[in-house]
Amino acid sequence: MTETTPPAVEVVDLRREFTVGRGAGARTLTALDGLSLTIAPGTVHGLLGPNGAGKSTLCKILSTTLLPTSGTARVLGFGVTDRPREIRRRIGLVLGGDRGLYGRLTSRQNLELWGALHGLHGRELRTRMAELLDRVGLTDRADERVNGFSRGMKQRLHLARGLIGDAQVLLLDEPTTGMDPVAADDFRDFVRALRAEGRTVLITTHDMAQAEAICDEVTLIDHGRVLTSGDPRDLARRLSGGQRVEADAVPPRVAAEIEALPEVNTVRRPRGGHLCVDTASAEATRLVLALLVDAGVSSVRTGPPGLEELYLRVVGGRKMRVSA
Ligand SMILES: Nc1ncnc2c1ncn2[C@@H]1O[C@H](COP(=O)(O)OP(=O)(O)OP(=O)(O)O)[C@@H](O)[C@H]1O
Repeated sequence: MTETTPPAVEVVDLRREFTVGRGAGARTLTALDGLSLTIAPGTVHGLLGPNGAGKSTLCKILSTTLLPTSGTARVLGFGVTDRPREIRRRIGLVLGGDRGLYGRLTSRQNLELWGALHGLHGRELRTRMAELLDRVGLTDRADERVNGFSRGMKQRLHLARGLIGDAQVLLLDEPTTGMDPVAADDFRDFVRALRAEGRTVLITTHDMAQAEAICDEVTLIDHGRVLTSGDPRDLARRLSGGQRVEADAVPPRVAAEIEALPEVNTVRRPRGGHLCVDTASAEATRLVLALLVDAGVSSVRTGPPGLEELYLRVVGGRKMRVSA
């Protein structure tokens, strides 16, 4: 980043309050409580946190659809309150679920509409749409109504929509909701390609494995405040007392015994006899290794713990989804 290049996103002491209830029962709910965050251009940044942490509220403020109560938020150097038009022209917003698509229109018509809003028309718009439909694998379904699409297909269309204006900054709010594992894998490649093109991506997700795979940096938030921020692998190494243990050809009985050990928090058995566990302490790692060695398992690797382990340690026992 040169001195003249502003951060892609710069948030300082951001607060957002909502008034809930009416009359005498009204109370103030603080969704963002003095949050600060800087995202360098051309990076993929993961925003992680439990339900109600404030992730969507931040995305809404950055996309200029919601005003902050106080504090500053800038996107590519433009303030959300004083230069919203400049921001809208340069960002793409991708929401999870059904929000923001017109079900009675086809994929092509939805993109046409959004393209027109970004000032695209004629051949330029047609070329851009064809490129994007191909990129998200919807060329064959381009003339079908979106109402009949599966959730994963709608998500792909959302991604195309977010990119129609050639956005420099993409705000992806739970973009893989409803995607099958293959589509989620494609999505990772998609995000990496966006970064290779020099775009900045802010992604909110509950999927720790995905965040670990694609993010250059992650920020964990809760109650509208930053808990910790940094490279996902470094953070996990720094903040967890445990390790990741991976092994092949583990008999199911041994895997079950490991799963039942104390301080073994996340266990994944993705295929065959492959096992991947994150421990919370050196003692737990020792017990896992002892069980594997006793069972004659010879292919064992240890490394820094994963993001799931870090998340559990920092956010605590609050509910989250952990992907398989
Ligand atoms: N329009 C609103 N009116 C009242 N309260 C709101 C509004 N929008 C958000 N909130 C509250 O602000 C807090 C943060 O919500 P937000 O949607 O930003 O969380 P989140 O981290 O995106 O959660 P999730 O993971 O469930 O999507 C919650 O307590 C929520 O109830």
